[in-house]
Amino acid sequence: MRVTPLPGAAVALDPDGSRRHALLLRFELPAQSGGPGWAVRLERSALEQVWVERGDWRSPPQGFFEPGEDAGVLPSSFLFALPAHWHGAVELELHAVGGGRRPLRPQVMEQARAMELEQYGVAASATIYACLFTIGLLALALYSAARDLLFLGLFGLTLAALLALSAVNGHLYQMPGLRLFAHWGGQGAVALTLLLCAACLQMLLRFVEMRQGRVAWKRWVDGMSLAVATLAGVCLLNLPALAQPMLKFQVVPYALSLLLGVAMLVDGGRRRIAMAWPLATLALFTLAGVVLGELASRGHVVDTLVVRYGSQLSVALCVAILAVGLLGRISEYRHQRDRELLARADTERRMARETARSGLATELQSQLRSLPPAEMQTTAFRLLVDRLLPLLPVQSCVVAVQGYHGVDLVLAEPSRLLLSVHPELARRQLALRRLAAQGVPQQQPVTDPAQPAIVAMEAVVPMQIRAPAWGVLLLRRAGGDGFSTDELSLAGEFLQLAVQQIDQAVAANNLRRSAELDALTGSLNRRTIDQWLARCFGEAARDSQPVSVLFIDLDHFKAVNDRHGHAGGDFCLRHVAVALRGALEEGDLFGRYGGEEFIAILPGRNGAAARMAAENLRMAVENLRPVWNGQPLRLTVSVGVATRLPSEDTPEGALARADRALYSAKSHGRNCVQVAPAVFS
Ligand SMILES: Nc1nc2c(ncn2[C@@H]2O[C@H](COP(=O)(O)OP(=O)(O)OP(=O)(O)O)[C@@H](O)[C@H]2O)c(=O)[nH]1
Repeated sequence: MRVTPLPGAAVALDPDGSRRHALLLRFELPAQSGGPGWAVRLERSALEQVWVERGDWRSPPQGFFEPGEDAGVLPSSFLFALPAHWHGAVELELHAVGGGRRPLRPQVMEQARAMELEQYGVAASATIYACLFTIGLLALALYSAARDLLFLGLFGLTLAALLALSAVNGHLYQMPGLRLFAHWGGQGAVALTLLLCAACLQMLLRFVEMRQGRVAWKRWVDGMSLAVATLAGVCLLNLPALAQPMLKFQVVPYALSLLLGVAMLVDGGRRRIAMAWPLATLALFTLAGVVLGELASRGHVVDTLVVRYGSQLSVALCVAILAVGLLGRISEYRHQRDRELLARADTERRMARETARSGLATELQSQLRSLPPAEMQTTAFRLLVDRLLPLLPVQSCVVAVQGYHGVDLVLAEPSRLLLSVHPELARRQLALRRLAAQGVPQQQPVTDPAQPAIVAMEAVVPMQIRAPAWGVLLLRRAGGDGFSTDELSLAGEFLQLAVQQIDQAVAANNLRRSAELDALTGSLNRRTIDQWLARCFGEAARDSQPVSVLFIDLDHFKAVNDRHGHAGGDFCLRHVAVALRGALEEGDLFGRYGGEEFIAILPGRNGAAARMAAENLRMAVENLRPVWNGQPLRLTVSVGVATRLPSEDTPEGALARADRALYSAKSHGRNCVQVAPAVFS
């Protein structure tokens, strides 16, 4: 059957929307009624009201901005079902109020076909809206997860796209709450579309800026966005005088925005921004849709349904691809976060390392200072192991040192390994010595003859000490992974610190000792003896204990000097000092008081015991037969003894009495002992 729209049926309506139009439609229905139902279909455009009538019969009116309840969900056309009994030639008046850009192209078709077309429209609209809605939700979720304003921008873009497209399709006014947009009529839809253009431009700008910082297009894009947004604001003023030019020229800002967007994306694509090329292609499709829509409005025959939904679909796809492109941000965030986490872990590791290092340095300084040299190394290396192992987890750790400041030492952690370590070290001594001499940390696999695989990795960290002394730190870790360079340098650093502190402590100890000792005889010097005297007398007074002082003076020493020279005299002084020190008991103190005079302090011994000790000293010298220049020498000493009185807590009195006792011994013929009475008369 042929349906012929009569000439004049395609009419462009006045865009100001104030005029009412009446058109006469003539068409031929089948001669017999009772067949399929027929309907007049009119593509949905911004008409205030439209209806058809014939004689007494009049269809319910429909409107773009106030869709009636029978308009259905997401309608794509104005549909007027014709009465079933109509047949043959029909003349029908089409009445329309309001404006629109496109000419009206009423069609008469079977109701089933009209419904089919309607369903296509519903499906297309629903797909586009669902796509945008999903992307909007995704953008919100991404924003709440990443707190990146770009995702909030994407949400704003999807919202703008939803509003603009649903306004253009006339679905916006079906929704409660959004009906107020009807107040702006056709200009409202134009304003929303312009805002969508501005949002798109800004979003695309952020998208291409993502990798390359500020782009050359920024000034243009910002200018265009501002102009388009201003135009949208003007539309919202709803000035009747602007309605016609707005509707007529709206294509210009759309096309310019799209062209700018395409240019920006082509530039982005050349700079290898992901998704820029697909986006540019889709933007071109949308541009083509705008151009075809414009052609349709100028009366050219175009499949408006395909153009409308095609361009809307490409807008939705643009937003979707933009979202995919922006998802790249998430991986960038992850990388950035990973980098930050790594940097933080590195800083924390460095801080822990620095704290342990300075803790070790402080502990070494404070502990080694007060230790005798023999204990210094054990303490220092024990501290080193205690501080190092929390930072450097290992299966076992051994410190082996030979000849370092005259000390041989082996330390093991866990200490139960010590027994097995000793024979192993003896077996590997040569190899370890060679590794230590190379001065660089090395690691080597440890194998077990019973197993084919590597049992552990052993790091050998040498000590920087002077040959022939040598020392190594042996670290063993289960498995074949071994130690990182960082770990080896940490171990080397700690080891170096311990060695440095031991060297310093030993040097300080030597210095201290040399300040305390007499250079010629190696006995305590006068200054040190004075300090010990004060301390011993103070302690003895506090504990009510006896303490005796012995002055020992070489007899006729001037004659020795005269006969054998000063060097011979010094030789004798050294030998006498050794003999006297050897004749004293442990706990006694011995020093050179000056010239050829020595002193002994005997804590805990009173007059009788002190006399006996003095006799021992005298005999020790008497029995001494030093040989100088081939001549055996005979030396004797006189000794004066004095014991602390119960009332005394300082040594002055006892020293004076001992001195007088010595004088007495000299005057009694020398080579004898004199004990001071409590009070000399
Ligand atoms: N070689 C040497 N002689 C010293 C040293 N200090 C002191 N003398 C000497 O010791 C001698 C002490 O002589 P005197 O005080 O007269 O006493 P003496 O000859 O030992 O006689 P008596 O003490 O009365 O038995 C002096 O000749 C000093 O030069 C020293 O460090 N080395």
